[in-house]
Amino acid sequence: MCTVIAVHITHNQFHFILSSCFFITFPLKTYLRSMSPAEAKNRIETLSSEIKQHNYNYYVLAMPSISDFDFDKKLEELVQLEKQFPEFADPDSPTQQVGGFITKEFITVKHKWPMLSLGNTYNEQELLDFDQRIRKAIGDNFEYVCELKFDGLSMSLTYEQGKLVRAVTRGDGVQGDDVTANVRTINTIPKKLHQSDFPQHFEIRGEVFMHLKAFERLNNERVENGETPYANPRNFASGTIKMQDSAEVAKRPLDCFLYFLYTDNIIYKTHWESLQAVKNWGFQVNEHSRLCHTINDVFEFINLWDKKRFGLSYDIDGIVIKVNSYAQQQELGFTAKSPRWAIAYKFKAEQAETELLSVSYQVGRTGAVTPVANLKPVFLAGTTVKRATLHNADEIEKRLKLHTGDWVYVEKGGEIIPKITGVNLDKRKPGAEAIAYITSCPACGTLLERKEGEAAFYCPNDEGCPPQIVGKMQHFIDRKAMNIDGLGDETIETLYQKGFINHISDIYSLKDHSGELKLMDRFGEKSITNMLEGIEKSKEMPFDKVLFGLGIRYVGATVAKKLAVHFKNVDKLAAASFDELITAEEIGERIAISILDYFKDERHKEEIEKLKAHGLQFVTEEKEVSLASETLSGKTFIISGVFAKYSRDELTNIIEQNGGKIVSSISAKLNYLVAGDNMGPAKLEKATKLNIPIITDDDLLAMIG
Ligand SMILES: NC(=O)c1ccc[n+]([C@@H]2O[C@H](COP(=O)([O-])OP(=O)(O)OC[C@H]3O[C@@H](n4cnc5c(N)ncnc54)[C@H](O)[C@@H]3O)[C@@H](O)[C@H]2O)c1
Ligand SMILES: [Zn+2]
Repeated sequence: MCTVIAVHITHNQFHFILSSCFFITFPLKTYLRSMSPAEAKNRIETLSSEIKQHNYNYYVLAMPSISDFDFDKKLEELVQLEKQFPEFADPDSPTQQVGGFITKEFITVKHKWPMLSLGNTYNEQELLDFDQRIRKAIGDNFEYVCELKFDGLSMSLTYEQGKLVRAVTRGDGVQGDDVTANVRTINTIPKKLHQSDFPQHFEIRGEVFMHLKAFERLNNERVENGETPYANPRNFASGTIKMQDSAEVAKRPLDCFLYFLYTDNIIYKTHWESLQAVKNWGFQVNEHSRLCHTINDVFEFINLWDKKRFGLSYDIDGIVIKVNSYAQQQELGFTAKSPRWAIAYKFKAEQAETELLSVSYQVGRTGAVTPVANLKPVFLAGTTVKRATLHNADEIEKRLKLHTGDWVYVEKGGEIIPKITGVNLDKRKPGAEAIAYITSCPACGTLLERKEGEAAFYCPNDEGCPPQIVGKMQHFIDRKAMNIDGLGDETIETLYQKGFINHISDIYSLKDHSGELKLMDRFGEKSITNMLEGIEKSKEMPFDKVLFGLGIRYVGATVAKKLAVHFKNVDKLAAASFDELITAEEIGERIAISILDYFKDERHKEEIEKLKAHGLQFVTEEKEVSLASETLSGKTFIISGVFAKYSRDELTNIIEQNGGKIVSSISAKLNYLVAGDNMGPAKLEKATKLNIPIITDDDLLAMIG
């Protein structure tokens, strides 16, 4: 279990550390013994203020500057020091309080039962010590429940007469933020319970989180729209829950597993029993929890999930071990900060150490320039890693302070592309130079610009910079924009290289070159015909799709739709003042400025005139309900879960555009349940019982052809 595996690859002498449980307990104790009281007092003060700052970075800014492991090491050091020198322990110490905060933006609600943290450990010995402490207190006759430790944010839900009345964050443990409106958008949290054996008043607590696939899709959209991406799904989920606009929250699929039941009178004897009960009431309880009879069973569970966790559709950061019996829980009690009857065994993020070979830069369609670290290949969490994201200039110059030839630590978080968490300064080469972010575009040489308040640098040469030109055309033909059949990203790239297309409007002149196109390698006559047909057909796409396809910064698919409805045609939109723009629904200052900038550019206006001449739609059709087909006419659908390729809004659109109808609850009359990852168990059970066909998003697309 607690092994540190160093693998030596002889030809290049990498070594890297695989997996968990390497802690500092013993060296820490020796170090503490040798400390004078004055030194201890000093150290306690320094640690307390550092930890408070890290708590703020983590809980309020959602931007931690050190790893959880390093944070926990500091906290553990403080715990030990306060034990050894109780005369210096402050009642305000971060060891005595839950680390979170409440905010001013939401109504503050006091918790009926405090929302505590969990003691944690990264090693086997400390878990054995925990087991011994329990045995000493309550004897040998007890069980543990082992659960996955979901990496999200905890939430307390209050139900009265079976209705969800309040959802509150953990906050500082005593009081939290009332985020009910936002939590109501989470599909797997029941708003109303259907069965009758639940108490009239109860609280249920669990973890709100985001699935990895949804995280990647939404984060990619953020990058495309020029927004700062979130570092991991946990930050994305906690940033989302704290938003003021519930309509925006609804667009970001969150999910929730429940794991604690609180009632005024004890109705079940054990935690395990209550988990089974709340499942029947309609709550989503994680299927992987296990009842364990011995600490060895617990270790077996930990070992299993240390490996299997990479196959889950969401992040976990450890295993939570809870004493099962409520009576025994009561006997064991609490510390100021956490229950004595539970502990979290945390997995150390898999980390590897390798050499930085170079930093390269990618230019996206909006001109945003993203740096990427090229690494000496190293094996990490099942794959060979060669590259890591660096996000932006601040990451290179301020946070990591990267130098040429540095040895860096790489970690895999929620993203497929790993990130660099730190630099091994012991290995920095003498004379190594600090790496400076480039000042001009790697593709076209134009001087880069950074807008105030933004992290990314941009290449402003949008009409002359090859990756931007290609990226814009690829965006235009994308499924979510003009959805041009027979034309893909690679073809765009080739046609650009061969000089056929430079602007979106050139795509519509390709038909004049069909003879030349047919002579090109790789293009058969059939594929050229298909492509040209696809291009012609796209002229029927509605105005909002065209507008989205133009690729105006911050004008995503939803914003384009709102603009199309509000302004009705492109001329009105182009002539709109700042004040007129911000009166449109969901259009804020940032979007308004971006639209004004776009239409200020004469080249953009010329391009729009050319597209108009080709016959594209620049006016919103009054008859909003023109259907793409009648294929689904008379059929009813429910969409549930998380999908890799589409948001639920997009699937709703597809169904409605083809004559289908979305209904709100499952009944015997329902025709189809479109299910993604992690749909609510209650829905699944009901649909199965009623024999309702459960289909995937691909099945749905196949139905409409
Ligand atoms: N890197 C930093 O700067 C920094 C700063 C502050 C905190 N942190 C990290 O956050 C941790 C402290 O956060 P915390 O107080 O939320 O503790 P925690 O995350 O270690 O454990 C408690 C939390 O686990 C969650 N949880 C997930 N699955 C659960 C389950 N099945 N049963 C019960 N609870 C479950 C709950 O939200 C609960 O509040 C630290 O251990 C540290 O790793 C890091
Ligand atoms: Zn450029």
